[in-house]
Amino acid sequence: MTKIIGLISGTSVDGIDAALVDVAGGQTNLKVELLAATTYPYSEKLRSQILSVCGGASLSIAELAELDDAIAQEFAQAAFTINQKSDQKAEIIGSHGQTVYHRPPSQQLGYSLQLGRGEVIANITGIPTISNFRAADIAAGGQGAPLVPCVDIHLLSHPEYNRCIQNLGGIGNVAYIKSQKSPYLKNSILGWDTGPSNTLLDLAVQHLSQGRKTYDKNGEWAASGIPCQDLVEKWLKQDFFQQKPPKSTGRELFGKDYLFNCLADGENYNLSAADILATLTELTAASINHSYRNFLPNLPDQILLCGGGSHNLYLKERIQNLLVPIPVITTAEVGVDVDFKEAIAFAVLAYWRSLEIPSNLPEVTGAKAKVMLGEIHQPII
Ligand SMILES: Nc1ncnc2c1ncn2[C@@H]1O[C@H](COP(=O)(O)OP(=O)(O)OP(=O)(O)O)[C@@H](O)[C@H]1O
Ligand SMILES: CC(=O)N[C@H]1[C@@H]2OC[C@@H](O2)[C@@H](O)[C@@H]1O[C@H](C)C(=O)O
Repeated sequence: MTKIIGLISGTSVDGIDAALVDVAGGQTNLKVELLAATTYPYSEKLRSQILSVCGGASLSIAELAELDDAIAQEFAQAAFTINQKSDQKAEIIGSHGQTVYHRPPSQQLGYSLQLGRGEVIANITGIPTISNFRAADIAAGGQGAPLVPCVDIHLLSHPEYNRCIQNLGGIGNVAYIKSQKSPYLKNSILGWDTGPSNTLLDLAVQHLSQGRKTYDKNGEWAASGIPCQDLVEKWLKQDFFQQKPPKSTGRELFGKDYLFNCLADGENYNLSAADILATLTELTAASINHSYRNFLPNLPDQILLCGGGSHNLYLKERIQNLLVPIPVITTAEVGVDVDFKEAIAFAVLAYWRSLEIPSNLPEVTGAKAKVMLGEIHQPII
């Protein structure tokens, strides 16, 4: 058993998810036990700095260095605090860091920047830290994302059912996992980013409530509106949704500018605030439905939701409605925490890196080769 801390702050930029896990086995008999998990919210100041950088604000190199240090210190504090929850000290930290920029590959290689240097986390905590997980896949020509499907296959494959694991984070992504009974075929696992999930909803709620609300709790506001199907159809024609996998995206595409275009479209249809939220929620559900129907070899037998959006009951209902009769449940219902699956995954990725096991999935990211993910930083004792 190796005790590992997994850390990530995702595209919602709501705070650092930390998971303390025991990991054992190799790639065939992986065992993961969650010992403790907590979210450490960012201070309002740091969060708004990160969001403005994600939104394209310019920074001097000196300001970038300060932001990187501030994020690394928060990550180290999160690791230090969760480490207190166990008698034995964690042996490794796997830290995703905070994505502030993601450019998928096109004619050139991709580029993805996660702040929160692993070197700093290692030195503050005294624990070897593995970070910068996306760089090697990108250098091999891959998207560098999503990376979690390679862990999903170990945590969530089923003896009989083909499953889709649908993350509803700031951005949505899917992992399609064939049942354990299927022979090892090329299409055993697929995965890609499906589009926006909570980024647009959160931005819209903040805008429409004039800053009084940060998100639509349980989707109640959206549920009181009526989705405008004409707009959903129009938006789905956009390149990202039509593009075949491998594909990845981020706040660079589905951020404030995108939202303001949606709001302008909504005005042309005289949509109320509730109707706009219902329409944006429908875009998330419809983009998932469109992705499954167009890019999967077959529809799955089960859909398992995870990420913060899995708490949004209206979104869940809309996904179910579009994909009926496939049962839509959550990963929690099969024993994997919806809010900490990504943090758990970065602990597992760090474990594999420590064993020098390549862990990217070229069939998901489009990389030319299997590569080891992450850079190891030893603390100076
Ligand atoms: N009860 C709830 N009702 C509706 N939405 C919720 C609820 N709880 C959380 N959320 C949504 O989930 C978001 C956070 O999701 P999550 O933590 O999965 O994002 P993330 O990890 O930052 O994203 P990503 O997977 O893209 O990196 C919140 O910003 C909010 O929009
Ligand atoms: C560049 C980046 O941080 N991408 C995130 C983001 O959030 C969800 C989706 O877009 C996914 O591709 C990825 O995160 C998860 C952890 C992944 O790599 O699987």
